[in-house]
Amino acid sequence: MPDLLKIAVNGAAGRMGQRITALTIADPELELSAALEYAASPQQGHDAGEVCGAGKCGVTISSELVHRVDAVIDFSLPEALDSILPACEERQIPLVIATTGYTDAQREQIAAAANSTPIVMAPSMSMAVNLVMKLVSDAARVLKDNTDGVDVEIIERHHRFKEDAPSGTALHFGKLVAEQMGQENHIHGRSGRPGQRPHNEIGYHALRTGDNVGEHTIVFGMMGETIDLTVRGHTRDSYAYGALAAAKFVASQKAGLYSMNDVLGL
Ligand SMILES: NC(=O)c1ccc[n+]([C@@H]2O[C@H](COP(=O)([O-])OP(=O)(O)OC[C@H]3O[C@@H](n4cnc5c(N)ncnc54)[C@H](O)[C@@H]3O)[C@@H](O)[C@H]2O)c1
Ligand SMILES: O=C(O)C1=N[C@H](C(=O)O)CCC1
Repeated sequence: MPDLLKIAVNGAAGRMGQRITALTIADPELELSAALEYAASPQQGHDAGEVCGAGKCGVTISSELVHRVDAVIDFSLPEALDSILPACEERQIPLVIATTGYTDAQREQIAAAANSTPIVMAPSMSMAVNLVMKLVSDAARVLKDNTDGVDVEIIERHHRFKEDAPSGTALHFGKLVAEQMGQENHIHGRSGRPGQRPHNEIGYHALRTGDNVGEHTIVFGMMGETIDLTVRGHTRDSYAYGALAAAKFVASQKAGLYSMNDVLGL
């Protein structure tokens, strides 16, 4: 009987953290070993299973990663990086970073930490989203020499509670397109009188409505026809299952920075 992988969830009382906690408890290969929240959280000391609706599990929400675990899954907020990253780096604990909205400096901190511990980092843990990322990259490569030019716009829709915009996923879609097509300017919304649209830009548009768990459309607009590639989530579990797969992957890797392409074999 192989040992269960010990998992810590950072942001355990959040929308995603609750799903990760519940699915970790339900996974026969995993053991929930720690459920972490910020020290002043009103959820401190509460049973993590009860918080996520899975029933009492005997793991109470705490603020410090005390015990050795096989992997940490982080769905928190950018301000949590200063606590969780050193905690994993110092003890070489494998880490899955799903949080978005980081600054460039924070992303550099994460890359540096990956020199001493394995980290999977992705703005979306969804298999479908990561597959569409490959399709978008392929489409951009084919279309890059279109004679009349191709106008790429990225539309993302998320729930009203989302604090960052545009989504990390949208930004990554834009990065993939620009790597193939060379756009240098990333324009977030438009207003006033910006004039005719130059080819050398990608536009981003962030809708925040209701309880939408995440939808992205990448528009390739040409003279005479348009390609829309859309991927939409139905529940947060599309991200949660990917995160659990990432934890099982990262627990056995050597130090380095990995993506969901490595986890999913894409
Ligand atoms: N990569 C993906 O697949 C994916 C999918 C969904 C959401 N996300 C990202 O995950 C993050 C969380 O999303 P959410 O909807 O669950 O948000 P949320 O606000 O519901 O949850 C965030 C949780 O982190 C906690 N937190 C804040 N500071 C903390 C700290 N210092 N230490 C520990 N916990 C702390 C909050 O108390 C909260 O419970 C966002 O950045 C979001 O963009 C990523
Ligand atoms: O619910 C969120 O917040 C999500 N955030 C990620 C992003 O910013 O790309 C993934 C989609 C859901």
